[in-house]
Amino acid sequence: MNPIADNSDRSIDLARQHLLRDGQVSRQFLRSEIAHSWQRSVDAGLSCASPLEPENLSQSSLNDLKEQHRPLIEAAHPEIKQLAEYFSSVGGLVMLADADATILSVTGDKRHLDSQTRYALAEGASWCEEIRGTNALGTAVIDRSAVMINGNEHFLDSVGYLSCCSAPVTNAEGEVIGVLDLTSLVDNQKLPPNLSLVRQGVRAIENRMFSSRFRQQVILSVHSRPEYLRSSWQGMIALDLDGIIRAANDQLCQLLQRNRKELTGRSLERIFGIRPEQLLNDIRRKGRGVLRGLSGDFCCELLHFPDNQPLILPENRPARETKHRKADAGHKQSDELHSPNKALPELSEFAGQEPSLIKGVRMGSRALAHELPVLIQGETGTGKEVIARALRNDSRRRHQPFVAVNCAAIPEGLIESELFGYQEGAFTGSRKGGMTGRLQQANGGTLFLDEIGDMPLALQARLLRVLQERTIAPLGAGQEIALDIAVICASHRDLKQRVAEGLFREDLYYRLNGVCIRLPAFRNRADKASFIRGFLRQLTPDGQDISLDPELLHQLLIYPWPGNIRQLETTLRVAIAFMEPDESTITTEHLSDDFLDELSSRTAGTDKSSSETAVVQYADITQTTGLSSKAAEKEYERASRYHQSDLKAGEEGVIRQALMHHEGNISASARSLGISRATLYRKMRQYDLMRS
Ligand SMILES: Nc1ncnc2c1ncn2[C@@H]1O[C@H](COP(=O)(O)OP(=O)(O)OP(=O)(O)O)[C@@H](O)[C@H]1O
Repeated sequence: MNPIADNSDRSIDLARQHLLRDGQVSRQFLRSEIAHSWQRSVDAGLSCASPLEPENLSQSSLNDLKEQHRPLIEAAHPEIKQLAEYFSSVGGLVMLADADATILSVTGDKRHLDSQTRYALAEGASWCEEIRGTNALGTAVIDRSAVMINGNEHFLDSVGYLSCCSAPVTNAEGEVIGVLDLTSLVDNQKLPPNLSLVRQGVRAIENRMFSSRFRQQVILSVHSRPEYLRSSWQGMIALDLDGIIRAANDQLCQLLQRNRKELTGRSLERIFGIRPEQLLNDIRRKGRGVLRGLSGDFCCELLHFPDNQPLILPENRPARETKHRKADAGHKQSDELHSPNKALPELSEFAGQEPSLIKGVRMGSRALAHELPVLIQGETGTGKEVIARALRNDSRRRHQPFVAVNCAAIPEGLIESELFGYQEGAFTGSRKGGMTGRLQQANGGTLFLDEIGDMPLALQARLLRVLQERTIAPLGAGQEIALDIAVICASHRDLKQRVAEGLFREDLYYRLNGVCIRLPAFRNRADKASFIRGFLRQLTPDGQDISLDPELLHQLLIYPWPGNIRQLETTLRVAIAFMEPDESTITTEHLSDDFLDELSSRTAGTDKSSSETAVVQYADITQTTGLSSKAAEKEYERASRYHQSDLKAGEEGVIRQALMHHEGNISASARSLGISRATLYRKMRQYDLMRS
């Protein structure tokens, strides 16, 4: 850096004086990126005293712009929320802009700004350099790199009291598609400018966009240092199933010191000298693989495997690979529930042998038949969307559209147009042909509102009106459209609790809650063993008979499954993929190291000679493990003795199963559980099992 251009107020003041006096940008007093930007500002005809003219888009053009940038806004939403949690409490702003530096969202505290700046730092305002001179948003776009513009480094005098950090967001092709910015007052002691925080936020946004764009590819996390794997600094590769590199992120190109063109479209083997099957096998065995690049070795881990695809197979299994590729060829993207080797279960299959589900699906079906709404509550991964689809497939609307909306995934500013839509010409710049809202798309069929508990309060009122009046008026439409839809809602949050906290409208809660189906957590299901068996059958690629090692089954039955069926599915998919062609039994050898660690830590302390009992029907064991009935009986005996900690982990399920096994006989159930009859009664009351 130039010794005089020390970034101090004094050197910048000197540069300003110089500019006013001679009309020249003096490079000796400024950091070089600031000097270049000042020069561009002068070339654009600006002067430091230029006013902060309003340059904001109309509301309608803003809506249109947001619509265009929906993927960026959605990917940035979690980062902005997280940054704003801290920043807004200490007087800062978090902003997202598009690649022209037009602000798409502003979150935070604007009280410390003067009224002009407040207006100029609003959604729809342009901060491109030609209009605003040197500023973080506009300069980051032009320089294609992260910048901090502090105080009077800003070209316009009127914003010299701000301190701003911005970094550009790029897509998988390396094009700038937006900018993330943190802004505060220069003298805000609680919030010193923090470029690395913005850079980190941008990496997280880019990685999220990369992951959601390449759902049909294998995604690997790559870095020369293992501690950076899975962090926002990771390199990412999206790999087609035949080992061709489809995309690479910026960090990967930097790590490998190669440009994107040298990587994309080439085979993994050509670049790194390793076949994808071999790499995945290494990852399975050691948790990580090694990629050998020109500039050294890189470790890598598996981030994502496409749901609907057969996993990359061990080297000597080409036939199966080909077969499944063909089966998948015409498969629709991203519809995880319609995977070729895992059909959507029918209602009875969904309920399995779990009493609460048998009752739940019956009630849900009846509710839909009587045009009543259905509310589904349950932890994440318990199958709320699966049951919603199965209920619809069982209803008279089975041939009509099923439209699913995840209310938590859509940013607040977009959810209204997403749900209600608008007509062409509703506002200047509105999309040609307008936009049909999701409610209207569902007309005649079924609307599934997932994570309804996260819907903003203002929209809850509008939804309530639609459900009461059964009509909808898209923005700009002259007339109302009649709506004939079945409504199914789901949430992992306790909606009653949300009502009590004032976060969910009570009237809407009662309107949606025609019938409430509570999906049990997987650990509490009474039919875990038979469910696992059925699931294995669904997931096995070509009808192969795959069984589970009894010892492993014991552990799976007592493991608490925090991710429920989703986690079980991933676990079994990985295990199946890592079986050799001549193997037919899944053992701990086939599990990922991560899951094995988790399994042993969560099921530690299991003492099979303990008097506490976990009842597992031996019929289930026979079918799940493929053992003869005699051997299965032995296994049943073994499985029937677990430590108290296991009983706690899935106590409700264990008690249910004991009662089912002993056909409701309290004495026999209590004996097998190793507890007194009084304790069993108490626990039955606790888990509301008296009636069933
Ligand atoms: N009964 C079932 N049979 C087969 N697969 C199931 C079943 N229930 C859930 N799954 C699988 O588990 C995964 C999660 O299911 P789903 O998305 O319906 O859960 P969810 O409760 O809606 O989760 P979230 O609250 O996180 O959205 C999916 O891959 C789905 O295929």
